[in-house]
Amino acid sequence: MNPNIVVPPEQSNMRILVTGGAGFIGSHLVDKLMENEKNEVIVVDNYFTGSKDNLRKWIGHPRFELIRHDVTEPLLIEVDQIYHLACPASPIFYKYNPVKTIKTNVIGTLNMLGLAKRVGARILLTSTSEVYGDPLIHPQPETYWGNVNPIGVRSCYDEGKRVAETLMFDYHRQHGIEIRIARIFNTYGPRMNIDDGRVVSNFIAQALRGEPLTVQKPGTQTRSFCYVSDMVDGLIRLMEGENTGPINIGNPGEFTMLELAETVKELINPEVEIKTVENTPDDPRQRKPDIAKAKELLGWEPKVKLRDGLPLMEEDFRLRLGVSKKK
Ligand SMILES: NC(=O)c1ccc[n+]([C@@H]2O[C@H](COP(=O)([O-])OP(=O)(O)OC[C@H]3O[C@@H](n4cnc5c(N)ncnc54)[C@H](O)[C@@H]3O)[C@@H](O)[C@H]2O)c1
Ligand SMILES: O=c1ccn([C@@H]2O[C@H](COP(=O)(O)OP(=O)(O)O[C@H]3OC[C@@H](O)[C@H](O)[C@H]3O)[C@@H](O)[C@H]2O)c(=O)[nH]1
Repeated sequence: MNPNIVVPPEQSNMRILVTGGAGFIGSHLVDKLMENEKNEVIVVDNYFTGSKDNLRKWIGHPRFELIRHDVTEPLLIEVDQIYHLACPASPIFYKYNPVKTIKTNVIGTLNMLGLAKRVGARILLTSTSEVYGDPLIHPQPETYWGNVNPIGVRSCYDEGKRVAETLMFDYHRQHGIEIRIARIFNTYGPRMNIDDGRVVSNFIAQALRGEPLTVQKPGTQTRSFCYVSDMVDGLIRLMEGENTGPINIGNPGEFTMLELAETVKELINPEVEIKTVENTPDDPRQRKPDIAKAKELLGWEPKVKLRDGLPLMEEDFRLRLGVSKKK
């Protein structure tokens, strides 16, 4: 840019890096950020679980850039904000290559913090409710230290995210980096991978394909489900606010897996069977966010109820699976 041209601050663009932006939550976040004409958005992604298809409407846009990059390798790019979402979220995928998952969480977050330090960027980490492990305190407040197995099959993710949070706070205390930490609870919505193995995507795909809904034992375990548009709103409020977090972002509406299956059956395919199948080790028995901090510090709370969010996801899956609605 010509050094003689002074761009008034109110016109200067905000350069925003979204790692993992080709993924489920990331691509919805990009959609929202791009609505603001002052934002330039750069996505880096290795397409392990994400897809360029999720961003096709932005490719070629003058304020958007997509770079194939694995965050376990250093990255140098001039940005003002970093939304660090790069990490496989589905348990099936994060267990597929556990060493890579923990590298992504530890080395990937180290690389992004190094970048934030170098360019003076504010950085937000999408941590997870899994940092609470199999919680003994219910619902989970941010002050709860958790109950996590350090050597289990989920530890690459659960402990990986805990170390990522540790690194965020160490860079904050040692180098004064501006950090934001979101503890995201189960999130669902359009663009979830149809076969990524997560419960909401599984049940909807099974209902549409006429296959039995696979409730993993005991079926009484609970989760709380946040619709993706509420999640994106919460992440942006956290980034734009003045609080480091960690802050729980999730919907306190808690359901057993059996209740979820019955709801999907009722709303999408009343003929479909429900069957109980084996579960995997260390599956948390209960999970529900205490969102008092999000309400108080971000002025945020979820708006979309599960019974309103599921039909929106059904519509997306029908389109992608080519299954029309029965008259
Ligand atoms: N969806 C949820 O319920 C949920 C809950 C808690 C936390 N989170 C967190 O939110 C973030 C986004 O989750 P999501 O549901 O969109 O998952 P996702 O798997 O759809 O998205 C993750 C994205 O990161 C990319 N990625 C993975 N490893 C990478 C690497 N080493 N380098 C570059 N890119 C990489 C993937 O290709 C994908 O595009 C993740 O950090 C996840 O841990 C999600
Ligand atoms: O087909 C299925 C899949 C899953 N389940 C059950 O549904 C519950 C939720 O399982 P999911 O795989 O959807 O997700 P999890 O709750 O294990 O992890 C999820 O929340 C925490 C995030 O960090 C993870 O990224 C997200 O995937 C588990 O109890 C699981 O056993 C079923 O009953 N049937």
